[in-house]
Amino acid sequence: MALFTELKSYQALQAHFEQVKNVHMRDLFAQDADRFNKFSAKACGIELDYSKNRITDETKSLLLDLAREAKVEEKRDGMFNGARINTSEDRAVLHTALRNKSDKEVLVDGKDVMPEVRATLAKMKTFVEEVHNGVRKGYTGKKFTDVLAIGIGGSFLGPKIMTEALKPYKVEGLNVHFVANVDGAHIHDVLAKLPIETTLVLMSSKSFGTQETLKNTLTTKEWFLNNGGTFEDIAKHFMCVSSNIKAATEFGMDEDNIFPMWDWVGGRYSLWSAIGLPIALALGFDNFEELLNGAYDMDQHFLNAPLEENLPALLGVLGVWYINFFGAQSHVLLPYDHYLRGFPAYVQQLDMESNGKSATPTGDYLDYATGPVIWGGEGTNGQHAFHQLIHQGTVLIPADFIMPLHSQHEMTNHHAMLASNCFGQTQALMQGKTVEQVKAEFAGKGLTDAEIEKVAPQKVFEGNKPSNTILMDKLTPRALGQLIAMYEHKVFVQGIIWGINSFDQWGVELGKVLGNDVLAKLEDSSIELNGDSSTNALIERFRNRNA
Ligand SMILES: O=P(O)(O)OC[C@H]1O[C@H](O)[C@H](O)[C@@H](O)[C@@H]1O
Repeated sequence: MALFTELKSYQALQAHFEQVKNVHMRDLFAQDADRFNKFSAKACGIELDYSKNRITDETKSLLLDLAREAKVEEKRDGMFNGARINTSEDRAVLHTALRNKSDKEVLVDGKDVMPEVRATLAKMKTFVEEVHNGVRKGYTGKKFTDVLAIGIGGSFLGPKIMTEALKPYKVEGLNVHFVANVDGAHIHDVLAKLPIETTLVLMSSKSFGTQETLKNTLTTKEWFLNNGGTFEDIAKHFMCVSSNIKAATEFGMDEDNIFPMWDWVGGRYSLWSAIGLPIALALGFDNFEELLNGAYDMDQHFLNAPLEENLPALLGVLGVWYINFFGAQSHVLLPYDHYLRGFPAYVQQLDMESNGKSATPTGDYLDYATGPVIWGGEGTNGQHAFHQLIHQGTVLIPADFIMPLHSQHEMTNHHAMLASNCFGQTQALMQGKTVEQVKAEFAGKGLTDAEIEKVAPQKVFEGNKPSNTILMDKLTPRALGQLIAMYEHKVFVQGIIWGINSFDQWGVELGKVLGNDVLAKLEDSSIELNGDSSTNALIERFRNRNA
């Protein structure tokens, strides 16, 4: 397989880049009154304005050639149809089957996975309703008031961040709490405020082997047993979601209390599976279904829209343009919506765990950049903090501004103010401020020419900083489903162009293995320290911390 940089379209893009790299977007807008219409697209309920990017018609067409030459469309179809595209783990990648609302079968090794998917959704629905209407009760016969969701990585970020994002849809009377970190401070603080008799514990671990999750669950079990619960009561209070049913039952989980998932669902793509139970418990099953419906809308768009209007494809190739041609190393996500404040952290795992790769599935090392550092934060707060670097720093940081047109609350004028900041920032980043404009501002202020010369460059904004603006009518469960799926598919498009496997995560796995090795040495000082001098010394410090 040809590496990305060996593709014909890559070479054409490189030549084109040399011609357009210094073109200013101010001029592109001035030359073409139709630029917004030309470079915006709408699908499902999402509108993408990508006109504030450093592109011309030719750039767009060459970037889409690149996507076509890399076979994005064929590989997209392969993913949806159950091809084993996660080659290092020999797995299909089928998070899209979890929200498949059609009656089409989805085959893995000739077997349709849809009956199991539907059966699990039905089990989830019954469970959620039974918790909500009090059919399921705690060991003293009281209705559940709290859910403690324990999990980490993909078994935490999606459920937590989406529950937070959809707070206005929360059902009354049930509070969902999340614990991920193995730092005892977190579980300690959360358990301290939970009522034992009415707390349901939901452990989520695809592998059922993640240290943090197992430890937090054991601590919760101890808390339960030490404060009035008995072994017989555990089945009423402890549930889990896992693809490793054997390990879950060995751990003591009642088989009826295990919600299955499958090896063809990656952790960071799993909120659509039973891993999404905390969302369904917090918001009601109908809202969870709406989230799935939204993702299905975007799946259909991704599958059927021509690349020219295909939101994930457009976002994907624009990212490649900045990373591989302009040398951008990060990408900032700026949700102008308080409830979406966690979204950058969600996409951070999705993107960086998927595309942080340095070799192809056929064994070639890459000599080009892959996934960017994803970061960000809630607008407008960032404007008073880190936006400075985006405006005037020397590194290029492409940005996604995300903005619902309607707020969740009717607070006079707040929303117009929020929107004005969002749109105003994209404009400022694009236009910048020229030295002439800065000098004109000094006129009549009594400064000498020498003083002006010295200060002016510090007040100049080069502008020409790219951004996408992603609008939706309102942050409903359906719109959120569309938004998440759009980013999932963007990451997919980029992974295909770079020729990498976006669905394994061996780097993170290494951390898990080394963590367990060091833990054994911390807990047993008779184990010989055979590592490097730094790690040995750190372990010694910990072993002797009471000396
Ligand atoms: O769900 P689990 O098996 O406990 O895994 C939780 C997390 O563990 C790892 O760190 C993986 O890299 C993540 O993708 C995964 O979501």
